[in-house]
Amino acid sequence: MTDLLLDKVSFSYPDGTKALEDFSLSVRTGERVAIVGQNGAGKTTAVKLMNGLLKPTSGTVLVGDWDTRRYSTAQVSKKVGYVFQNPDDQIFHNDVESEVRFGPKNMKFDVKRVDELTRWAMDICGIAGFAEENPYNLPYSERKFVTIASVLAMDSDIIILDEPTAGQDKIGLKILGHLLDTLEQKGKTVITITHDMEFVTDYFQRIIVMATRQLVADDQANKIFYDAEILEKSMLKPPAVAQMAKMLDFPDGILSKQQLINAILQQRTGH
Ligand SMILES: Nc1ncnc2c1ncn2[C@@H]1O[C@H](COP(=O)(O)OP(=O)(O)OP(=O)(O)O)[C@@H](O)[C@H]1O
Repeated sequence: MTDLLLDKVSFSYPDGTKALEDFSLSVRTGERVAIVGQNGAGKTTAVKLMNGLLKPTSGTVLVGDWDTRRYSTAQVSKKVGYVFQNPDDQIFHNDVESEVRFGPKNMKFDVKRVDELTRWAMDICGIAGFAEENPYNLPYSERKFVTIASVLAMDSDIIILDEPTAGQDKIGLKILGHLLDTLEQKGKTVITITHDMEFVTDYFQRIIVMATRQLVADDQANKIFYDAEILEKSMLKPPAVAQMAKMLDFPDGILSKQQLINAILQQRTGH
């Protein structure tokens, strides 16, 4: 069980850029959370603080009962796996299987567990067919799945995905959705940064909205995408279904196509 807590955290980069101000967030074990917000809002900085890549300038980050300031990045990253935004920052082996195998091997798991985790992670990410391929011969979307598999194979309690939806087609998004459901069944905590609001409404209940270094909202999608103040502050564009429901003057909260169809049918039949 590893809960996550950021308590009044501020962070400035060495060049003086303030990236996070008085940011607090608590995530319970097994939760699935999306972080959204405009470019430069501080999302990546927040998640790098969660896995110990960055240490707070002020405030506290707790991973379970570990204060990240007292532990090395290598130690924290065993509990909090982080998939980088850009896969090319993470890949350094010449074939996919070695890349995925490296993490669990480095964790000193026994050979059987390394084999099982490597196979499982490649299967669930849809890359088992490319095991011997050089990752750099694969397209961006599949390289991203190689990095996701590399982190999943380490079996950490908390998994952070930084923009996994970028460059993904419908099949890639389906694989990601299935992966989120499987991780939830395994009791893993998953925190996902994404700019894809349809993906957010399809797969997440709890949404963290960030803007200009701060938390703007921490609520359910059906509240956030109908709250004019939150949308204005964060410059978020609601998913198409919510925009349409708003234009048609339907009650707030509609997010899925089926809910929209039901509302249209109800209006036409009068009940
Ligand atoms: N290494 C760095 N040195 C200095 N400033 C940085 C560094 N990395 C990020 N920043 C700045 O910190 C602020 C927050 O950046 P961050 O990457 O956390 O935002 P983000 O919400 O993840 O944005 P995006 O959606 O574009 O990835 C921005 O002003 C950014 O320019």
